[in-house]
Amino acid sequence: MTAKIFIDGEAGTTGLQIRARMEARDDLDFIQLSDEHRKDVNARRDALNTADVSILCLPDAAAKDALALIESNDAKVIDASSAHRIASGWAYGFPEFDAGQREAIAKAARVTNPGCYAISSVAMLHPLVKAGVVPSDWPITINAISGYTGGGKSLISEFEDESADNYSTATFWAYGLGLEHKHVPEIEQWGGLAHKPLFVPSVGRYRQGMLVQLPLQLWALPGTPTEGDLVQVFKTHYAGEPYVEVADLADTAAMARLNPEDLNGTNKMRIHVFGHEERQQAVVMVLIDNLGKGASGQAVQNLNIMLGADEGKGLDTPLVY
Ligand SMILES: NC(=O)C1=CN([C@@H]2O[C@H](COP(=O)(O)OP(=O)(O)OC[C@H]3O[C@@H](n4cnc5c(N)ncnc54)[C@H](OP(=O)(O)O)[C@@H]3O)[C@@H](O)[C@H]2O)C=CC1
Ligand SMILES: CC(=O)N[C@@H](CCC(=O)OP(=O)(O)O)C(=O)O
Repeated sequence: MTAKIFIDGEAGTTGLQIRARMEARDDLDFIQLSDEHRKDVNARRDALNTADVSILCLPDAAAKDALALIESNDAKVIDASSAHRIASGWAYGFPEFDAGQREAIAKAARVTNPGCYAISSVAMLHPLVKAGVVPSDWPITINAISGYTGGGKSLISEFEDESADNYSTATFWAYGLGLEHKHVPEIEQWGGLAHKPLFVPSVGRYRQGMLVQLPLQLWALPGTPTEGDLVQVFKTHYAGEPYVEVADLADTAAMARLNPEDLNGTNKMRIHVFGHEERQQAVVMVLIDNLGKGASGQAVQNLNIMLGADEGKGLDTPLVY
């Protein structure tokens, strides 16, 4: 039996990539609205109430409006927006988060796809806090850089469309400078933190791929863990996970550079622990494609889990973009 899928916001950055990842599948039927009707409330209501699974690739307000159009609480929804990341009644769509998360996603009618910076931050923080290596009330700082597709169509036009009012020739900027980025509550909750982390993202003049960094003064942490201890915590936590790779310490130590574009087109995440042994300092770094494990790849993985399909369907060949 084929499942009926409706991607609300299919013409956007995340929606297009979700569709591209599922193009060749014969176990799915797509409900598609013409360009003329893709924002028509009645057409969307029909589609949202006919689909077996709706994937919302919309701005937050429009995602909330879409939910209000859905009549049954049992209708399956994956929301890629940040509207429900810490809402009760929603399963957090990060299957590798912990034991039991995959099952929670499989059973849920409502799944919130994580934010790209947030999934990377949570992937570092949750195992360390759970293992007691980092106390939950530790003062946490996270710095990150993203490609400009992370900001959707409007940021893409800012970097690419010379005729756009907001066209910019900048090569890089830091933002979220009021320390109020919308991912902070999501990182705090799913990272298991007792206090809000300091989070400063940045964006560069390249399309996609991100690096998220968690600096840790190991000498100040209880028990003075080593870089190797951190790697071991991650290796144990993510053992057997095909989409989360924990780099060996020796391989990481041999690296002079880390390129945020290395995993582009994939649904993969890679965790590195860089450090200075003598000074007892480390920086944990996560590398993902913001449109892959940070958005569309993760949405397809969640869809597969919700449908009981092979989890890797549409994910094991890198997307050519
Ligand atoms: N880009 C990324 O890396 C990530 C994005 N996300 C989240 O995913 C969601 C989508 O982001 P992204 O794809 O980047 O955004 P885009 O701006 O690229 O796409 C959003 C799409 O939604 C459409 N849309 C807006 N309002 C409505 C409406 N009322 N009814 C129907 N369609 C509507 C837009 O139409 P139009 O084409 O006319 O503008 C556009 O096609 C956002 O909530 C974002 O925060 C999450 C993780 C990462
Ligand atoms: C470069 C850039 O602008 N990135 C986006 C984050 C994109 C993302 O993670 O999506 P959600 O907004 O759905 O969480 C931002 O900082 O708002």
